[in-house]
Amino acid sequence: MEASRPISPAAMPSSPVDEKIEEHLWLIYGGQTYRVPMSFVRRHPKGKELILPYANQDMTEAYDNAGHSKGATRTLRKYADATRSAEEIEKIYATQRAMHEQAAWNMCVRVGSLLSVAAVLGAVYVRCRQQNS
Ligand code: HEM
Repeated sequence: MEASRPISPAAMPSSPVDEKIEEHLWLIYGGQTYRVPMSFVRRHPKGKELILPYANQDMTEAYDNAGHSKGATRTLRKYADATRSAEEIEKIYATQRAMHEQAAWNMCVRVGSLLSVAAVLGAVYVRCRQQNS
């Protein structure tokens, strides 16, 4: 099991792509799609943090490695929902990831620009003070 997997952009509350994220998560297991209610995710015996990073992604390996019982897999099967294909879910995740990365990049550019302006203003200020003294 990957202990420190970062939280998926798909599971972030501000995610614009799937506004119903508060109600359920889409997960992929063995090539099939599962629509797991958030009410279950919050009650997951080892914490919702183990599931959230896999929102809109393939959790097969992590799920199998966690040593789930047959009962757990029966619970999972209850949530099987083929109204969306695995490819569709993966596409949503790729879009969310790209948007998330773009937002992070935009923030870096903004901070970089602000720092540049601050550096120029600082240099002008120092120059003026030198000329006045
Ligand atoms: C990648 C996602 C998931 C991870 C990493 C994960 C991890 C774990 C871990 C580590 C345990 C404790 C196992 C033990 O020592 O007994 C556990 C228990 C359990 N999990 Fe998950 N889980 C995930 C997703 C799910 C999902 C989607 C369901 C059902 C919809 C589920 C249902 C359960 C249940 C019922 C238990 C209680 C113990 C058992 O019956 O196996 N889990 N999970």
